[in-house]
Amino acid sequence: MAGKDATEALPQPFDAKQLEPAKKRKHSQSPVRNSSKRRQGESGLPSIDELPQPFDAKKLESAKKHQRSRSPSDAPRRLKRPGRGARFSQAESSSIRQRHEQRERDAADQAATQAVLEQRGINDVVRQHYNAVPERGRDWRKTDSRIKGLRSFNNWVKSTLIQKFSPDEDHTPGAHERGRDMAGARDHELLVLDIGCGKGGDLGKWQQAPQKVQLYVGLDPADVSIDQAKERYRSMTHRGSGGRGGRGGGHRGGRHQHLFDARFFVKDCYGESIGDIDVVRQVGFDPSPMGRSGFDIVSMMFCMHYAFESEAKARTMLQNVSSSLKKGGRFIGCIPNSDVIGERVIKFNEWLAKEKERESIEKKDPPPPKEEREEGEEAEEEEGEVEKTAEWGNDLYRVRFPGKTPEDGIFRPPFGWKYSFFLDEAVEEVPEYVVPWPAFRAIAEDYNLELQYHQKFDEIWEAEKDDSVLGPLSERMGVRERGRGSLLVTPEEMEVASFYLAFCFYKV
Ligand SMILES: C[S@@+](CC[C@H](N)C(=O)[O-])C[C@H]1O[C@@H](n2cnc3c(N)ncnc32)[C@H](O)[C@@H]1O
Repeated sequence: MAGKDATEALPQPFDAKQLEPAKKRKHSQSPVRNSSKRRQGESGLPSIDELPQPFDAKKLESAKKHQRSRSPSDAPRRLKRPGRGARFSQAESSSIRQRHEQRERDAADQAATQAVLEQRGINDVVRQHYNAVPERGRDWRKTDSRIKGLRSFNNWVKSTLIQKFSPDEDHTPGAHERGRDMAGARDHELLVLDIGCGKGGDLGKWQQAPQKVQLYVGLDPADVSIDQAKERYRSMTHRGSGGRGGRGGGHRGGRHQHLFDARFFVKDCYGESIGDIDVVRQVGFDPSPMGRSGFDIVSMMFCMHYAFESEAKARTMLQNVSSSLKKGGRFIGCIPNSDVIGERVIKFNEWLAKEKERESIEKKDPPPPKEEREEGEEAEEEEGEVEKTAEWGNDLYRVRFPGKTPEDGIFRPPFGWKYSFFLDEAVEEVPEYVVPWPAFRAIAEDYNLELQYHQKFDEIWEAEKDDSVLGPLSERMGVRERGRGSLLVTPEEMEVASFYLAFCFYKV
């Protein structure tokens, strides 16, 4: 059920026929690849039997055998110990046996689950984490959250990306309201693919995009999040306009009353092709650089860093992005800034080198006997025995590397640099991966994605805060007080925000 397209019955269905001209063009250009993967179905995570490579069916089979070997028929033998059975009535014995069997079945189930989880690894850790993050509602996020300033700021940055880069180059502001542009042609409506859409937190932002959205497709491996996204979309359809009532015009292009069609699917977009999702294929999924059909926008907000676990995943992710985009389409997103991480790592390694130097001097010149030492000295010596690794943060966030980090802050090879990231209220110690920016940019070029925009979050604020549209938007979104008042983001929150950068690539 989690992956089932439950929005099918909703109004204004996306009509693939509307894309007919694009599809016709596409026919001459190898429209569908990966047809062998279609078997898996588009509606959700693969079933256990369908799992791809990393899953080891043998391990599950042995777990199942383990379960079978402890079948109910084996259990009674153990209860026939002389003397003991005699103390229980037949009913009691049967109840004990049933409890015993149940415990064994539970243990076997647990073993089987564990075997599957080990095989599926990081995907599941991330998926389970996001599934477990509670949806506390908009009021809580706006008033009670300890990081409400950060939430507002991050949302404003995402809106800024959408406002700046989602419209076509030849889009005429306000054309969607008139239905035609200056030349009298019907205004093109956007097709948006949101990879790692989570709980659908950006649906409202897309509703306020300067150019009208026709279709929004949201993909995420976290089934609970996808259900919540569907629910959020459903509640937008009930509100009618899809806006939040109080949202005034004033964004580039004015206010929309029409709500786009939306589809949601449970999908791992880094481990497998998304070309088996019908609607993705209908819009256009073409790995060739000549592909003219496809989405106008692929958005990946705060989620791409999970793909940098391995080169294979990063390339699958980029292949999915590039194949989904039409020529001239935009790929927008937010990721942790590898420059920030690199600088912190350099500082840490410098500190560590000094510590080691100090320790080696102390070894040559041994410290005074224990009884002559101060309390702190002893504790320091004990701590020194544990291998120290790079770690930093403040009251709200913490980044921790489990192992060695490069002394020069340059992550080579550019994949698999795992760290854990803790953010108050939002993410608890989730494993993430460094996205070394120069490497990412270079690999993106292999997929015909050309860099257009790359800016740190704090710089985005400086550059856009006085913009005639984005400035007032920041006030409505609670980033700053009304009337160009003071910033409502605390310095600690700004430090967390400065961990990120935003980007836009064009498919060429
Ligand atoms: C920090 S959340 C961001 C959610 C949303 N984009 C937003 O900005 O609110 C990261 C999201 O990445 C998703 N994610 C992790 N691995 C993924 C994968 N292999 N494919 C697609 N999405 C993934 C997670 O499930 C999670 O919803």
